Amino acid sequence: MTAPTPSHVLLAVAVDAPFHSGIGHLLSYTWGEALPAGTLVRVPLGQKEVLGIVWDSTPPPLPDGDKTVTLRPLHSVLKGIAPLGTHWLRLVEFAARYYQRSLGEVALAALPPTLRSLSQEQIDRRLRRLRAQPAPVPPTADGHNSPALALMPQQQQAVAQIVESSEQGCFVLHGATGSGKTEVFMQCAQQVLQHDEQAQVLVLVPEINLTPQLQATLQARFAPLLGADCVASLHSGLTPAQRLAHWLAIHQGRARLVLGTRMAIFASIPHLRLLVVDEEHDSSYKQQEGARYHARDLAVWRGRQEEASVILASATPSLESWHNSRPPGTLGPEDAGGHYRRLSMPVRVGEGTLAQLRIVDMRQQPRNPILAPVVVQAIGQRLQQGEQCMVLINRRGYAPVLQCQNCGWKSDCPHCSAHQVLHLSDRSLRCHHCGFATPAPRHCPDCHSPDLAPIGRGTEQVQQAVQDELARLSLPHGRPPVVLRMDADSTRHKGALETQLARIHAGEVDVIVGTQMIAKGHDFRRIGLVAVIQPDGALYAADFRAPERLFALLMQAAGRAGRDAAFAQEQPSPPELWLQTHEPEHPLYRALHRHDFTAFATQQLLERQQADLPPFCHQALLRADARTQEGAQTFLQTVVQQVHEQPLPGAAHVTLYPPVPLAIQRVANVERAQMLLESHSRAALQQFLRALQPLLHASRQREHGLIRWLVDVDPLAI
Ligand SMILES: Nc1ncnc2c1ncn2[C@@H]1O[C@H](COP(=O)(O)OP(=O)(O)OP(=O)(O)O)[C@@H](O)[C@H]1O
Ligand SMILES: [Zn+2]
Repeated sequence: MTAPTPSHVLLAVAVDAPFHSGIGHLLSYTWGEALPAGTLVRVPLGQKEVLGIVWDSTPPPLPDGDKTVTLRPLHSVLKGIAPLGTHWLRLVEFAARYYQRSLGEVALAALPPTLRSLSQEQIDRRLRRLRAQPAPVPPTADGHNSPALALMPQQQQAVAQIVESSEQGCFVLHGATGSGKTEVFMQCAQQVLQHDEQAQVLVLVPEINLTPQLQATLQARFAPLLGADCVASLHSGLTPAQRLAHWLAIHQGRARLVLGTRMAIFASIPHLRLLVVDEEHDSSYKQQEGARYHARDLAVWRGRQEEASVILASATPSLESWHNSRPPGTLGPEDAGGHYRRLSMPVRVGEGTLAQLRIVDMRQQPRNPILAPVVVQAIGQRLQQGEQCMVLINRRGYAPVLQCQNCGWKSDCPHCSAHQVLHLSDRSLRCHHCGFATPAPRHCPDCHSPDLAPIGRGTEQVQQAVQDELARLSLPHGRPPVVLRMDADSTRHKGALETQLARIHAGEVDVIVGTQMIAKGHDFRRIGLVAVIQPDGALYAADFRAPERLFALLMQAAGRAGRDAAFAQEQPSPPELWLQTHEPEHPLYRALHRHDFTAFATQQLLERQQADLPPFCHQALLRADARTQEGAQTFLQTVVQQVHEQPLPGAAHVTLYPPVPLAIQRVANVERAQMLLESHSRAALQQFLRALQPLLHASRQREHGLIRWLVDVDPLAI
């Protein structure tokens, strides 16, 4: 090893490399001068030159033992981009440690991908372009001016508690659908931004399709106050160039409001003062590959670290957040309560009524129709009154499976333990797990019978049924009823979603048929009725979170109806949620009937406590993917064996359950198995998982047919 010459400074640099490469943490390089932590650099790595981040300006310990290591100098320092801040570095360290990934991997994934490949010249050009952006528009010049609304008393109280409270904290904003939660967090943001001219606010939304709407709302509210370029968004729908430009504007502090999906939690926001997680219960906040982080949980951590307040907004908060915001004494006289604060807004804006639940007992319906005749009739009546309707079915495609009526052949995906879904829009069979697509056959591939029948229902079929049922209706607007389908297929193309939303808002659409996508967060103004087809599946699901998700989905769906109180009051009947169910007496539906989230949550939490499930214990999954199911399970078994032989730190407090196949066992020819780890102590579980890493890396080499393993901390689906 060559010792650094006196003029050479030793630097620890993070580069993108996984754990098992052995270099996933920090690499040592030399340089002629000290560089502040957070500086972006290019470093040689093997034959390549890669992007890195100076993590530590104090020399790291030299890799000992390996005398052959020769320290290389950095290649260059990226100019024009300020070093990433200490808070950001700590956030990444925490996330990498907590979710059991390498530091470099998490850190580099948080940067815009194009930064890796751009030359200094190209970066300079981008920076110049950014500086040349239009100057802030003066308030009066902006046509889309939407000043703050006069708050209702419950909103006023919520804003006051969040903004004026002497201590920063985490607030669970529990407001009925349409109670004006958006207005609350916008006014909190406004106060924060106007009080401190550097302050920045982060707003997270669960899905990319909610960003355009909120972006327009934020823009209309804040551009007149803070300038035309005050809102920047970060999500996967941006082009690489846009993503870099937005990231830079945020990093430079020019963008005062950051709107994004889960990935935005890793944005470099130097003056972060407030974080909002809208629809905080939504499972899209959990990343499902790579570092499996939960953006809401990181938001809470980030808020605490940066002494910024955090608002978790939802009509149906996650049971974790509900539990964390419980009042003292909830779990008994000794219970000090949760460390979040709960704020309630039970009333809808304009005192509008929440949708009334109408149960259709499908056991009484002959021939199991797609839409029960009462529902068809109710929809027809709404349309005649000039209202819109929504039909929710949580499955896309025409039918989940195609079957031969002669020999029983089914459209199984050859690569997965799942069926290929029939899509009539392009007459294809498509696997929703691996994407494998084939033209839909006209004859059975096995027995050549032409008697192929779709089994079950999806959005395409429901759209067709609604269209057929309503075709003869004559409506006040004089044109035939328009039935729009909205799902991942219909919104695939860029701009399709915006067009569809605009058509709904303009009243060009009478019925919207769609998946959960249509239930979430949209501020539709003229919907009088929401019908839900086949909600029951979740009642029988093995996943203990299924009822929580179903309740949230149905509350959200119901919440799309009757949002304009004045309009709804003019209608002859109140807003309604129709449920076509085989379980009309189910307690979940009864709680829904009363709009009683609190009762539902209390009951669920009691059950979780008795069964010792989260949030009363902490979980992690260890998953193995292999060529064969046996290979995957053997790998996990070996891990268990080794843990028994050499007890790891924390092991005494961690329960290991036997390895089992995943619910969908095979995807894209990969067999998957998992093992659940559980502990009452988060710290013990963390300690154990960390100690497990080297063992997993070592086992990897020994097992045949193992493709990968991964750790999922606080998994959402088990
Ligand atoms: N104080 C107010 N005065 C008048 N209108 C308001 C007020 N606050 C909110 N609104 C309007 O009420 C509607 C519903 O508000 P918002 O979309 O914020 O509800 P929400 O609580 O986020 O609902 P959801 O959970 O269903 O998304 C919006 O159109 C909003 O502009
Ligand atoms: Zn498949």
